Amino acid sequence: MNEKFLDLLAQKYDSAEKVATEIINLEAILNLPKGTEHFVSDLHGEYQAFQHVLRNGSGNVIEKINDLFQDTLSENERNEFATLIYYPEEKLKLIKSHFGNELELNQWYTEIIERMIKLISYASSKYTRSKLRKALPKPFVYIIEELLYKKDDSTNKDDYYSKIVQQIISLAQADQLIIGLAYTTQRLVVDHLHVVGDIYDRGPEPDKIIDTLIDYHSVDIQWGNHDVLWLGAFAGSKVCLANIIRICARYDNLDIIEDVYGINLRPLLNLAEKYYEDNPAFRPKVQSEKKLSDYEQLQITKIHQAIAMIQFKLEIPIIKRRPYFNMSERRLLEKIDYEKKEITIHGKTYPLENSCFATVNPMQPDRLLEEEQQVIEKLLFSVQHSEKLARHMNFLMKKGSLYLKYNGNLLIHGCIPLDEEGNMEKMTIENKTYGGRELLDTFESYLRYAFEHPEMTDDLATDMVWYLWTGEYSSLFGKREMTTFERYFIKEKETHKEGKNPYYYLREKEEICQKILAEFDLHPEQGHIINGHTPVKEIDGENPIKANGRMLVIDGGFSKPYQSVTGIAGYTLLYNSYGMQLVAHKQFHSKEDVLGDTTDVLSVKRLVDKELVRKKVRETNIGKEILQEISILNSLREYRYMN
Ligand SMILES: O=P(O)(O)OC[C@H]1O[C@](O)(COP(=O)(O)O)[C@@H](O)[C@@H]1O
Ligand SMILES: [Mn+2]
Repeated sequence: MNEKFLDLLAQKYDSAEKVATEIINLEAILNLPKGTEHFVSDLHGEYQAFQHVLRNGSGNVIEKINDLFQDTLSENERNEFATLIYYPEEKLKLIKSHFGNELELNQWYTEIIERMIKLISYASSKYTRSKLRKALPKPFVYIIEELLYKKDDSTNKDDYYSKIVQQIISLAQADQLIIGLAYTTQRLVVDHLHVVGDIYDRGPEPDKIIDTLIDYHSVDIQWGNHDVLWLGAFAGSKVCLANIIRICARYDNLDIIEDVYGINLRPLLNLAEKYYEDNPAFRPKVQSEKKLSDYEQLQITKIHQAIAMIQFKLEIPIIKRRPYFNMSERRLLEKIDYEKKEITIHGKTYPLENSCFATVNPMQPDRLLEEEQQVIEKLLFSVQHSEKLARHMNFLMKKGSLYLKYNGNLLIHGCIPLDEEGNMEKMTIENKTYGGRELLDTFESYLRYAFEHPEMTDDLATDMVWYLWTGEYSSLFGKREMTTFERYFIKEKETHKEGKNPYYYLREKEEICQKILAEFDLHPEQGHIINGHTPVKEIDGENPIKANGRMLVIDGGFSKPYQSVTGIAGYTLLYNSYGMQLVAHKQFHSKEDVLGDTTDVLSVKRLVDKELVRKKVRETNIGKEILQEISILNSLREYRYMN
C-alpha cells in the first residue's frame, strides 16, 4: 500500500491503540443485522402523502409498537401512540386538551416517556451506541442515554430515573423531549431511503419533497423521466423547459414555477394574452380542493397553449439535427394541412380540433416568433438564476443516478430497453453503438456533461437529456413515442396510444430479469429489479411482484390524478435483515384525518422474499466498504506499529 497514504492516515490514527480500537469498532458493526432500506417511487409532488409514509416508515413504526405492547396496551392505545410518533406536535396538542388537571397530565407524561424510551431501545437494537447517539435530539442526548441504559434494577437507580423524568416535567421540557423522541423513532425504523424516481410534476409540492430529502439522514435517488426534465431545463434545454412549464400549467401548478422558484412568468403571460383564447383542451386539471376563478382558469389555459406551441416548435430542429433519435414522425407541425385543419401521421389523416396555431407560419412551422424567442430566452435565464432551483437540482445530481446497484438489487425508474426477443436494444449515437448497461452509462454521462455546461443549449449532451424524457430507447421513458400533441388536438383515441417497449411485458419472465441482473453483474438468482414509472393497476388484478419475485414494481401512484387508474395510493418496499416486504398503501387524504382517527390501517404488507439466515451488515454495500477500511487499517498497523 502507498506509504504516503499510510503516513497521512497515521496522523489520524497516531497510536497502535487507536488503530486497534477502530478495527474492533468496525468489526462489531459488520456483525450487526443489516439496516432497513425503504424504497419509494413516483412521488409526483405529493408531499403530504410522502411525509406520511416517511413518518410511519411504511408501517414499521406500528409494527414495532405492536411487537412491544401487544399484551399491555389495547389496539386503540397502540394506534394513538403510533400517531403521536408520526405527528408529535399536533398529537400532543390534541391529547393535552383532554386533561382536566396537571396531576393527570404529569402522570401521562411519565408513562409516555417511559414507553417511548422502551420503543427507542427496541428500534435501535440494530445500531451501535454511537449511531444511536447521532439520532437523538441534541439537547437531550445525555438524559436519554441515562434513561436508555438503565440496566441496573436496584431501587436506588429507579428513584434516580424517576427523579430525572419528574425534573423534565417540572422544568416544562416534557413536550420538547417527547417531540424529539418521536422524530428519533421515525429515523431509527428506516436506515436508508431509496427514491426510485419521479419526484417532480403533476402534484403541488415537489420542492418540499426535495427539502425533506436534503435533510434526510441517508438517501439516494434514481432519476425519473420527470426529474430529468427539470434537470434538463436547468442544464439549458429549452424544450425541457417548455415541457416543465406546460405540465405545471396543465396541472394548475404554476405556483411552483413562480412563487416557489421565483421564475417570472410575466413575459409568457403577455404572449399568451396576445395570441390565445379559451380552449377546452388546455384548461388546467384542477385538484378538487382548489377553486380557480374563471379569470384565473382562462389565464392558465392561454399560458398552457402558448408554452405547448413553443415546445412543439422547439422539438423540430432537434429531431432534424439528431437523425439517430429516429423521431422524424414527431415533426408534427410540418405534417399539418393548415387550411384543411388536418394532420397526417403514420400514413393516416385526421381532423384537428381545439387547434391554436396563430403563431405558426405554415411555410416554416418550426420558426419561433421573435416574441416567442424572447420569452423562452428570458425563462431560461430566470430558471438558471433561481437560487432555490439551483440548490434542488444540484442535490438531485449529487444524490442521483440513472440506475443503482445496491445490496445486490438493481434500482431503476423506467426500463432496460429490450427488443422483442429480449436482447438488449441497441442505439447508435454519433456512430457508436451501445446497449444494456453501456447505453445507460452513456446516457448518464451525457446528462452529467449537460449539467456541467449550462451555457450550451443546443449541443448533443443537452439534446440527449430531452431524448431521455421522450426517446424510444430512453431507459426512463421506454415507449415508442409520447403522444402529447395527439392528446390535445386529435379526437381519435388510437393516436393517443404510446406503444411500450417489450421490456414491459418481458419483465414478467424470470429468465429475462435474470439476464438483466447478469448484465449489471448482479446475482441472477438472488438479486431483484426494483422498478417505478408504470402504475400497477391493482384494480385490474395486476400484481406488483413479477417474474417469480425477481421484479418488483412499486409505482402504485402516490400521484392523486392517477389513483383512479391504480385503485390504491402507492406501493413502497421494505428490505430489512429478515427479507423484503411490499407495502400497499390506502389512499391518504390528510394528516388531520390520521390525527382524528385511531384506526391506522393505511397499509398492508406482503412478503416478497424471506432471508433464510438473518442478513448482517457484512453482506451489504456498506459492509464491503467497511471491510476495505479494515484492510487498510491492518496495513497501517503492520507498516507503522508492528516493529
Ligand atoms: O397524464 P398526462 O399528464 O397527460 O401525462 C401523460 C404523459 O406522461 C407520461 O406517462 C410520462 O409520465 P410518467 O413517467 O408519470 O408515466 C407520458 O408517457 C405521457 O405522455
Ligand atoms: Mn415516470
